[in-house]
Amino acid sequence: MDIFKVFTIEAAHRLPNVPEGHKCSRLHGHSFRIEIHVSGEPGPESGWVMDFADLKAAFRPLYERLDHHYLNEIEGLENPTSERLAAWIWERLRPALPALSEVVVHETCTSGCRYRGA
Ligand SMILES: Nc1nc2c(c(=O)[nH]1)N=C([C@H](O)[C@H](O)COP(=O)(O)OP(=O)(O)OP(=O)(O)O)CN2
Ligand SMILES: [Zn+2]
Repeated sequence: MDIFKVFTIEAAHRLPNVPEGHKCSRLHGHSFRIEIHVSGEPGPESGWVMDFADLKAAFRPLYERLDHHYLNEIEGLENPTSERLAAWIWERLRPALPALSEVVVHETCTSGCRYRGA
């Protein structure tokens, strides 16, 4: 079974490696919608895979590093595409959350990245 929690991160970025004149080379911001998914079987007594509150607590340190920040200034996010952000979150969250199964980054309402690890 797969459970998930959704977080919204307000952040600015620009893409430094796009061709000259590309709109995303300019500084702009998004309300990034981040889904953190965890897989497992519900416990026979608890009835849940894990407490959503524990999932929220595990993501909290990364949320604090990302929310209301300029992503390009964060180590490892110098080129903060949706793809890089999803992998960045995965690599840092997996040690604290071994059952992590998927990170989804919605950059806009219509664009994003789904990452299930390398
Ligand atoms: N593969 C990727 N392509 C693009 C990324 C990315 O992270 N990965 N990022 C951008 C920009 O940051 C941009 O903010 C989002 O692009 P886009 O979906 O084109 O934004 P729009 O809101 O203008 O999209 P429309 O649905 O066409 O209005 C660009 N590409
Ligand atoms: Zn953007």
